[in-house]
Amino acid sequence: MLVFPNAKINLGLNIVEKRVDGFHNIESCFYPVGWTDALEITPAGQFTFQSDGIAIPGNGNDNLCAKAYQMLAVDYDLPPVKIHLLKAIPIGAGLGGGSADAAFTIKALNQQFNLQISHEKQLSYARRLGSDCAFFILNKPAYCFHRGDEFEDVSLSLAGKWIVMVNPGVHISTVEAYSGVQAKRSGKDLRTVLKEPVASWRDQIKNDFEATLFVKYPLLETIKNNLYNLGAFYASMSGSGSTLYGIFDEEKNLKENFRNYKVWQGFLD
Ligand SMILES: C[C@](O)(CO)[C@H](O)COP(=O)(O)OP(=O)(O)OC[C@H]1O[C@@H](n2ccc(N)nc2=O)[C@H](O)[C@@H]1O
Ligand SMILES: Nc1ncnc2c1ncn2[C@@H]1O[C@H](COP(=O)(O)OP(=O)(O)OP(=O)(O)O)[C@@H](O)[C@H]1O
Repeated sequence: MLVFPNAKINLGLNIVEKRVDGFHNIESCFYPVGWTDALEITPAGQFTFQSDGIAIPGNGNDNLCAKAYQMLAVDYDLPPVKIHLLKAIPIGAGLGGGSADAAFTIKALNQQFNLQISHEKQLSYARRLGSDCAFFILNKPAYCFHRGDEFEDVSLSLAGKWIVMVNPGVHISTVEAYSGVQAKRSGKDLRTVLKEPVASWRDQIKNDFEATLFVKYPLLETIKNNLYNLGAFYASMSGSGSTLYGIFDEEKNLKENFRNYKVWQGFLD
């Protein structure tokens, strides 16, 4: 079975409080985007994991795809498979690429081997692999809270809007990013602001990681400002960085403007 795990962006990200387990409660809106990896799962004589494309730190057994398979193999009678991942979503980029791979492995194994795992149970398996992972089980725009692994439907649609995503190749670890911020509840509820005209988002929807990471990596702020100067109605860093995105009313080819970086652009669904 061949599937295409996609990235996400965060529209707003408020780090609300530090929890006793060391994680943070957050509030954000996750939105799926069309930057994808390719993941193929085929029955085989023994379990193997192989990846091509962007090099992934760690060995094959550390890969979230392998972890997802091993986790399900404890509870279900799974045959051995060969997993082949073509990695295209930048890593350490705030796009949740590894989490998407893990969630799509769960979904693909469930479908391919007719495991009949309910959505609720798939969500709870995904949560065991990472906070971002659960989002990709349902993979639709959602307001998220707690560790970023609980969801509420949002009526928001950006379908037909054009997004330009710029990854400058700075690798930011999630742990590093969280360790630099002071948690604080934001004033206005993100769900309310998202319902307001998009022109007001620029002043009201913030990513709490930006303040510290823009000081540490000034290039990130420069790219965000460029996206606004090029006509974005909203621009932000995604997740814990380092990818910046701009959302535009109309299609706009900005590959040349950011020719030194990885760029993905396309329409939102
Ligand atoms: C920044 C976001 O991408 C926003 O969507 C996520 O919060 C990160 O989620 P993730 O990459 O799936 O992170 P995990 O693999 O669960 O956790 C990695 C590390 O990030 C920190 N972490 C993560 C999520 C969270 N809500 N609070 C945290 O403090 C913890 O130090 C944790 O050990
Ligand atoms: N399939 C995979 N793809 C990418 N990284 C993986 C994968 N499996 C395990 N990892 C590990 O997870 C780490 C972070 O991966 P990922 O790309 O999801 O982070 P990210 O871009 O910071 O996303 P986010 O912070 O939004 O979750 C990598 O440094 C890598 O060691």
